[in-house]
Amino acid sequence: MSTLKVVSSKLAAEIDKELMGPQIGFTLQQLMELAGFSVAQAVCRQFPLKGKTEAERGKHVFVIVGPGNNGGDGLVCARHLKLFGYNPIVYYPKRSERTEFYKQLVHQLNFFKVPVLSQDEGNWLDYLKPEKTLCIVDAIFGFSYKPPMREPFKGIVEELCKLQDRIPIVSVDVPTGWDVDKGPISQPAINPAVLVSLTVPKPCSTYIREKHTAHYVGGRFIPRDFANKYGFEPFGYESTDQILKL
Ligand SMILES: NC(=O)C1=CN([C@@H]2O[C@H](COP(=O)(O)OP(=O)(O)OC[C@H]3O[C@@H](n4cnc5c(N)ncnc54)[C@H](O)[C@@H]3O)[C@@H](O)[C@H]2O)[C@H](O)CC1
Ligand SMILES: [K+]
Repeated sequence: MSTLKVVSSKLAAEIDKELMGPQIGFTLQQLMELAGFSVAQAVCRQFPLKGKTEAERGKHVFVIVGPGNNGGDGLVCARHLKLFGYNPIVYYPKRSERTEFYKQLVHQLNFFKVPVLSQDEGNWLDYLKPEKTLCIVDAIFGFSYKPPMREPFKGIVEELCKLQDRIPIVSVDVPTGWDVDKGPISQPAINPAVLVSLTVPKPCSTYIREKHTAHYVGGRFIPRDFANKYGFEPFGYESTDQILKL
């Protein structure tokens, strides 16, 4: 296990609550925009298009979106990827009715002509072929996931596990299905090629295989004294970067 500074799922939820509480007053939309933007930047850093053939440049980034805020990060990420010249496709099997905001994120994707597939589009696996898929963005569950996993996500994750040796997975904040604090405690488990921890890594990130998984931190939205209050130092982001490779 590495000596990386991490915060538990409980503390991560407290950090979020305080950032969006009356004293600080961030809105969820603001934080999610920065979170999704960071994930898109990590995809660009890890899978640059520069110098690639037209066929490579046309490959899909397949973004799988869950029902909560981790999924919201995925919706935002897809929009930024399109702006960055990628070819994202979103699979959104269980749409959140929690807030109007999620519908707006989908409208924005329509505006950008990013396809958004629903659960009844049974052909989602057709988009997952090594010759046409650059990577998969796993924005299914983040720090509020509580096992055991329910359908349709259980079946989806099983399919992803079968594909992950051939198509790299980029996990947003927490590899879906991992216990946020204890890591990959059930099998089959996602073994991401890239993990983008948001704000600060969660304990499960210490279970990634360092040689296999590139680890980035993103979500650059807290000042030093706030980080110190929660027991960690701010990350040394360079210049205007929204991500830092750890
Ligand atoms: N400050 C930040 O770093 C920010 C992080 N963000 C992202 O938000 C997620 C946490 O979001 P939250 O809505 O609290 O939870 P999740 O998305 O992880 O999941 C909740 C969602 O999942 C359902 N669910 C839970 N367990 C199961 C299960 N076993 N089977 C099926 N479904 C399950 C639950 O019902 C909810 O619908 C964090 O990780 C970041 O990615 C924000 O963008 C804000 C800033
Ligand atoms: K995830």
